[in-house]
Amino acid sequence: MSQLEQLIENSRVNEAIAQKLFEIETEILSSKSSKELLQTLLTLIKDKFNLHSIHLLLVEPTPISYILSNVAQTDWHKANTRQISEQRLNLFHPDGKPLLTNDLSQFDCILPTNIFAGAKSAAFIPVKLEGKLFGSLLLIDESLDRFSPELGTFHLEQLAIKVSLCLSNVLVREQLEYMANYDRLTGVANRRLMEVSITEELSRQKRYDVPFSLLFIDCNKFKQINDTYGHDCGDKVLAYVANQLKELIRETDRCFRYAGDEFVVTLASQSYADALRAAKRLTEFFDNNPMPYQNMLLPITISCGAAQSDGLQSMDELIKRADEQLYLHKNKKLSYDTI
Ligand SMILES: Nc1nc2c(ncn2[C@@H]2O[C@H](COP(=O)(O)OP(=O)(O)OP(=O)(O)O)[C@@H](O)[C@H]2O)c(=O)[nH]1
Repeated sequence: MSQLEQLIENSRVNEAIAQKLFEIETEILSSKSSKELLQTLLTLIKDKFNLHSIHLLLVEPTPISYILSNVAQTDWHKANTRQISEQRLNLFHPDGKPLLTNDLSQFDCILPTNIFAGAKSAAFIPVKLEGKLFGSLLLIDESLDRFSPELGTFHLEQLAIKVSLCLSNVLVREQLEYMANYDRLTGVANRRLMEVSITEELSRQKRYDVPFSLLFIDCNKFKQINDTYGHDCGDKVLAYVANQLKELIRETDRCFRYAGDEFVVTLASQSYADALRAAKRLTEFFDNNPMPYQNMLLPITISCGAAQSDGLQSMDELIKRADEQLYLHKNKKLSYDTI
């Protein structure tokens, strides 16, 4: 091949790569979450460039640490993401640039060896957020030449920049969405999300003729806790109550912070009798489990009111009924068996 022919061939190859990267970028731009973005990105890169395998190495903690937590992990994320220390990640990208290698044995002590099973070369592409390295996209191939260290990394650098930018955008959107729907102090959903959720439950009830109930919950003598132990302690109590409530309810139930020391728990497909049983279980839990605080065990008690929707009342009426029952319970000390 003449020099000119070689140049034309190189430019053709480069154009084909650029076209594929453009297609990937266009696809990931429409991702609605960071989870979806990463899954789309890795699947597209692997398929379009016909790679042996692809992984995402992430340092802990990162703004997308939840991807590594068991709760949020889908099977796909379990198979394709790996946790790595910041120190080790920096070994791959000391200058913040992609790393190409066909000497995979050097990573035996750093990465799980099965990651490279059947592979001969690999490319590590740095992924940054607000300029800080937090992960590496690991592209793996069966051919020794595919990611040979002598090759240029222009396209991979472009990819790294675009992935970092797209991820930053989607994370900002996710954070705003989180702030609009979740309570910062307790981590449970806020009143705004509660209204959306109850509206959905009420229309589900109408459509499928299933029961729907809710609990209105208030911490007893909470002002006294603030006054005696301080506001910080009060904040801890609210977080404790919210976390315990979340743990104690069923998977299909949801807990919301309504206001101050008040919470609402929605009980999907549950009758009034079920709601009373839940109220009893929740109050008894707090009666029997004081909150560890400094060197003490702080007694925390709650009161609950229950209401079942009759399919006609509005959300506000339903909450009001549960709130009225709560005060009945709180003031007259009625047990849930006698209401
Ligand atoms: N620490 C803390 N206190 C809060 C927060 N939001 C509201 N509060 C306080 O919660 C207290 C609620 O007081 P009350 O409504 O009188 O409730 P209570 O003392 O539990 O009284 P009973 O319900 O009758 O037992 C008020 O003093 C609020 O200032 C918060 O985010 N953190």
